[in-house]
Amino acid sequence: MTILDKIIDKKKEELTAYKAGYSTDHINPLSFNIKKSTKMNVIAEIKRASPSKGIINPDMDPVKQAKLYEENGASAISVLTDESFFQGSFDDLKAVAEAVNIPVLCKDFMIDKKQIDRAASAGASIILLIVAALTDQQLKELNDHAKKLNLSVLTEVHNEEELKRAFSAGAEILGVNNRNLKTFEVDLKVSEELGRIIQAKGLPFVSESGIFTAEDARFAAKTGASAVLVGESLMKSKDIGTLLRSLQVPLTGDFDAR
Ligand SMILES: O=P(O)(O)OC[C@@H](O)[C@@H](O)c1c[nH]c2ccccc12
Repeated sequence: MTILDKIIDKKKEELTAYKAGYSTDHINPLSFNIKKSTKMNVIAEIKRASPSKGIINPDMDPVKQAKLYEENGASAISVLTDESFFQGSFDDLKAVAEAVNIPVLCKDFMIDKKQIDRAASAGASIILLIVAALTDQQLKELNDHAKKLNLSVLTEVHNEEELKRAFSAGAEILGVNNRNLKTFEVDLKVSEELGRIIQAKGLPFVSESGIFTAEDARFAAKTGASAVLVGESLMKSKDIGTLLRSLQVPLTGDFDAR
């Protein structure tokens, strides 16, 4: 059993405790646009712990961290909401979404529409759908549901087969996870390989995981990524502002095609 299987099993269990509906009547998501930019968009993540790295930064204050991210040019903020494996929460998401004026991504393992409603009602503008964790039917259903709520969807893939499934489900913004969620191995070349195929379709993508330095961001820029999703290095940094600004490297090329 892989860690991803374990996380999904736990999600199923947690879902049985979800109450009736989360109200999505008055949600008004901020628009998430990584298309037109001359510099690398950084989606800065709030993550206390992870199965691959263990404890990363248990004492951080999510609101303080989020404001620092916003002040230093983050394009969006990703908040881990999974409790069992990442020590996150929907309270974190809500507090962050109330404190900043940039889009917030609910980073969780979505397998049911109810989770998307909960993310929306907590103030998320973007949700993540992990292709490796979903059937084709789930992927399509959850994608359509998020669109109905005006949420942006970041569709995460790690290999070519998953990418094809993402295209079939109507994905518009791809996230290429450089980390294999089954083995935890990280390799930025995954973005290079899949980036080629995604760009040929004229779609934008986010290079996710394993970005620590400006040099890594420049590598991501070369692969065609218009954004990087950065967690650990920002969570552990002693000078978050300087690191975050240094990751916003110039993007060259045909921006409209991204
Ligand atoms: O901490 P890193 O290596 O900078 O990675 C951030 C982000 O990509 C990672 O947290 C992530 C990407 N996809 C996920 C899916 C679930 C949980 C976490 C993730």
